Amino acid sequence: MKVVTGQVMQSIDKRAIGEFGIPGLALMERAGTACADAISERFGDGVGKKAVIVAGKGNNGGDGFVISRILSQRGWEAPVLLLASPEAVTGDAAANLKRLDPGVVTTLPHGLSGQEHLLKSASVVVDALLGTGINSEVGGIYGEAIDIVNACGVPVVAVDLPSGIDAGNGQVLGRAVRAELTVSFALAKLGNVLYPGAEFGGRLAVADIGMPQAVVDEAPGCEFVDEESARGMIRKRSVLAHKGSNGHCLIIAGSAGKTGAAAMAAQSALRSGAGLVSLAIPAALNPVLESKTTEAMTIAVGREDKGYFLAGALDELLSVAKGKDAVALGPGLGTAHSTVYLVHSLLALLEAPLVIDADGLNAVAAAPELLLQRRGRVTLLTPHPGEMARLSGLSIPQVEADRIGCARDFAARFQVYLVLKGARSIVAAPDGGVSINGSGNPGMATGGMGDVLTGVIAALLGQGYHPFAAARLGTFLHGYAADCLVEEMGTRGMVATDVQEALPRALQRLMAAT
Ligand SMILES: NC(=O)C1=CN([C@@H]2O[C@H](COP(=O)(O)OP(=O)(O)OC[C@H]3O[C@@H](n4cnc5c(N)ncnc54)[C@H](O)[C@@H]3O)[C@@H](O)[C@H]2O)[C@H](O)CC1
Ligand SMILES: [K+]
Repeated sequence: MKVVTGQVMQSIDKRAIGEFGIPGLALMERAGTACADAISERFGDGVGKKAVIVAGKGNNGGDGFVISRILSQRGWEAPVLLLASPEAVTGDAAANLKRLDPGVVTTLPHGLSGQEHLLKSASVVVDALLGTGINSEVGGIYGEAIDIVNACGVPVVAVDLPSGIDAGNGQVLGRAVRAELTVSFALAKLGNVLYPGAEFGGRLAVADIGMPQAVVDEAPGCEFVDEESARGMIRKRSVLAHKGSNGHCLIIAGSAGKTGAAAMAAQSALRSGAGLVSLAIPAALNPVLESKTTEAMTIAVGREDKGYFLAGALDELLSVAKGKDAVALGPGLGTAHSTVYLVHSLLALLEAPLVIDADGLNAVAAAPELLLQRRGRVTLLTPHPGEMARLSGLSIPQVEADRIGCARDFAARFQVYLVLKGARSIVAAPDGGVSINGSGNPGMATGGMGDVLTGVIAALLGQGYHPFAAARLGTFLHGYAADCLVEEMGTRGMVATDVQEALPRALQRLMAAT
């Protein structure tokens, strides 16, 4: 599913009207009709049904007037509370206001206060205050109206976006309406899918309002990876597949106290379809990992008296990396100086597609310019916001305030693929392509989940997936496996090995879903 900013949506609107001659009124009619249909479907039609429409002076309010007219035709009582004087309403919205029976509209230029009883008596409140035209923090009578709507205790359906959400980034501009359902038009906006906006909006429906396909296709936007798009990325396996054709991954991981990270990355690669997995670990940890893993082959590297990798392990690691289809570097490596030095050397010399995570990223953060030495070879980083902050020199709040921009800039500057983890992980490609991941849940906020993701992505790279597909499908599958688990165990107490073991079933379910 494609997702755009509010500004891009407004330029789509302009092109549809200006170049394709579609009247704005027709678009507004379809938008309002789509909302009315969604309301009818959710709440049913008929006598005794009441929708209170809280409308602003812009076109979002205009959609609200259409909703009132259509629901009235279906037997609803559909009063409009207009938070502006009628003279302030212009254009298509004014034309639709005129089509309403004057008795339906209450003009409230001084605010919604005093209307609480009417809201409480409704089956549904329709939020048509602000949409993509929001341009500042919400205060004054609109702010007060949002508080009153949120306090009324009645289900809310938001028109296009919950009022108060920035269409471009999902941030709350002061305060925002909490809706059960949002009906967005033509394309979803970033504010509909990025948190916190996605949570404020509830369930999302995107209505076709007849925008010309060419205009929609040509508009710049991001991809939102949902079940359908993830399924489209899965490649068929040949019936002739054998372990050699499904990719041999090398995982370079582990230090004393962090053997679990190494084991999970290796096992998750196997659970994601890798043909073979070799796990290179500091020699002292070999007995532990020999018993922790079964299918993965451990390679004890370096001296047996150290529980971490030394810089001197370089040649041995390069020799085991020869011929591997993908390498993962980082889970549980630790931050010893000698290990950091080793990571820096490996960056320049490893040939295979390389996934870097965790302590591997912390080592890269000390000298990110070394990434440029990988010239032309595939590099894929999977930072969480803290690691992204260290890599980019920004603070965590700066990263969180512009997750897309941050991921996109770093990927382009250092010519890497990058997964910025968190609720709605962002996947960025070196050519500027950006995807937003649609799977995952708060149960994943626990140690080791990143090690699992590293294994999944390494396995997909090893199977020959394009790096952008490996990052997008791997991130989706990881979150999707956790989503499948939520149904049986909830979000508290789910651990990384649960997700690791759920991967094959999740892939199976994804392929079967229609
Ligand atoms: N995208 C489509 O295909 C269609 C969208 N439609 C609807 O139109 C709105 C966008 O309408 P627009 O008039 O541009 O903006 P808004 O209605 O969101 O509001 C703008 C209005 O509000 C003022 N304003 C902005 N910020 C604030 C604030 N913080 N506090 C108070 N007032 C504010 C601003 O000055 C404007 O006057 C889109 O979301 C859809 O719902 C069409 O129906 C056609 C199809
Ligand atoms: K709205």
